Amino acid sequence: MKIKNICCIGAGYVGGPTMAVIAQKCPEINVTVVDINENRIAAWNDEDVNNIPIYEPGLSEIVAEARDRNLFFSTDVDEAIDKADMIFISVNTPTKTYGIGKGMAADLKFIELCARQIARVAKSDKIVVEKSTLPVRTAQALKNILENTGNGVNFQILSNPEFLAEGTAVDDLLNPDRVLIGGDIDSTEGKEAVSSLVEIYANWIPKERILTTNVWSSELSKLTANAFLAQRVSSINAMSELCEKTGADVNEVAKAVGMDSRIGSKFLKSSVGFGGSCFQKDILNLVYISKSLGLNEVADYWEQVILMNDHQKRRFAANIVKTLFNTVSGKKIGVLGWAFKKDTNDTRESAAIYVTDYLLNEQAEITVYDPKVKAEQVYADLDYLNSRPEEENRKRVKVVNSPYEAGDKAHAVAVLTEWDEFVELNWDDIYKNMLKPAFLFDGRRLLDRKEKEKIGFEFYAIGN
Ligand SMILES: NC(=O)C1=CN([C@@H]2O[C@H](COP(=O)(O)OP(=O)(O)OC[C@H]3O[C@@H](n4cnc5c(N)ncnc54)[C@H](O)[C@@H]3O)[C@@H](O)[C@H]2O)C=CC1
Ligand SMILES: O=C(O)[C@H]1O[C@H](OP(=O)(O)OP(=O)(O)OC[C@H]2O[C@@H](n3ccc(=O)[nH]c3=O)[C@H](O)[C@@H]2O)[C@H](O)[C@@H](O)[C@@H]1O
Repeated sequence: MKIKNICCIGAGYVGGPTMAVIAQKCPEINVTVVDINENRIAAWNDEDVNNIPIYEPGLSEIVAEARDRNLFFSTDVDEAIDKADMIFISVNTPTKTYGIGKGMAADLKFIELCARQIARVAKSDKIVVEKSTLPVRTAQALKNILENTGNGVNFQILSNPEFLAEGTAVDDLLNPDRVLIGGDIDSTEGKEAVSSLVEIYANWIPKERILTTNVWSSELSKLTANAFLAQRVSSINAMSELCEKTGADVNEVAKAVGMDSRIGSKFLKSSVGFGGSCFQKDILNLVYISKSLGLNEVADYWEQVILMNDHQKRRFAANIVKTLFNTVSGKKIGVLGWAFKKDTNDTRESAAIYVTDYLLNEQAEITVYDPKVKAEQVYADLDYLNSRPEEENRKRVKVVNSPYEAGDKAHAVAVLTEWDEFVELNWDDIYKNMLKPAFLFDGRRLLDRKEKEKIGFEFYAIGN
């Protein structure tokens, strides 16, 4: 079946960029991205394409090309569902904050609402594609909801997890290592549905990189990929602590280990801890699923990846306190970087939030600079932790527009996101305006130790 109209429910970090690229590469398909968040849709439709709600290198150019040609953003979810032959579900699947599975399981209420809405609105056959990251066997639940509507509509359910990373979303979408499509490959209808999605991607991706599997393998592969990636970061971070105690340098160790082609060099960069909306949530979900199936050893194995990450954030913050003569009370500390990695304005689960919270508990005064994150976001992230009254966060955390202001009269500066511009700063000037001794903590292995020590900094870097 040739797809003419696509609807994507959820105009977030995945729905927006993914659909923009499909629209760009398939001008004959109409793509409508819908969301219940009116502000988000208004921003996607903003006349000035630089104001779209998600910052990703190269994205605004693609949106500018396709928007209002065959790419549309709307809040009219029913209409878009009704028109579509294929519906992507790309809504958020956060960790549950209540009830059974609280703090572990994925909250599937948004997914279920989408399924019920599709069931209610659909008058013609549809292919429903799981784009969100979901627990293995979610497709079964979707099928039950969709097939019990009794209005004679046929649904095929596919799993097509997304592997893009933020900051490189456009590149990842244009040139993915693989695209994964899971479907009911034992039935003719299932095979047809799979091949109609394969044909869309084949417009720009070589067919040998489009992998088809059964639905359960596809769902589980997504959780597995994130667990493996996060595990590599926790593994190298565990070694970073050992390096600090023994005179080894974690960068040298990572290079030596990564040159073994069986291990590979990517994703071995030690840091203040991984953040982002997915690693923690997806591993917790994996732990929950394993426990639910009675697989306690499997659950414990993966949980350790999270425990190590929590430890890394905490020990970085604790080291600041210890180094500043065991107290940061009333001391100004400049935080450079709030996003969970460079080239994104996303701050979800960013290590900076937790390090700052720790330092605030030690009564520090914090000044934050991030080139892409707005002040309201910084406060919202801290308020969300509920560690202190909201007014206190506003009183003790200042968000500034320049890295130099963050360092001005500070006792210490901590680099928490690896923004390129931090390498190029005039560190002599920052040093001059700081209190002495001037402490510099590099949570990203971004800065050159020798250079900084020559300027006069007391320098601390993860794993060195
Ligand atoms: N952020 C990332 O880099 C990646 C995320 N994922 C997965 O993709 C999914 C979406 O993630 P993000 O795009 O980051 O989330 P997001 O929170 O940025 O976007 C989700 C959007 O869905 C909307 N929404 C929720 N319920 C709705 C409903 N019933 N009707 C219409 N709109 C609704 C929300 O308003 C929100 O704008 C998650 O399952 C995530 O695990 C997968 C790969 C990468
Ligand atoms: O499911 C998802 O949401 C996505 O999660 C990650 O993408 P993302 O979180 O956007 O960014 P990553 O580049 O993976 O970085 C995650 C965190 O790990 C940290 N990291 C990464 C790599 C590394 O070597 N060291 C390290 O500390 C980053 O700084 C960041 O805080 C995966 O890389 C994507 O494949 C996946 O689609």
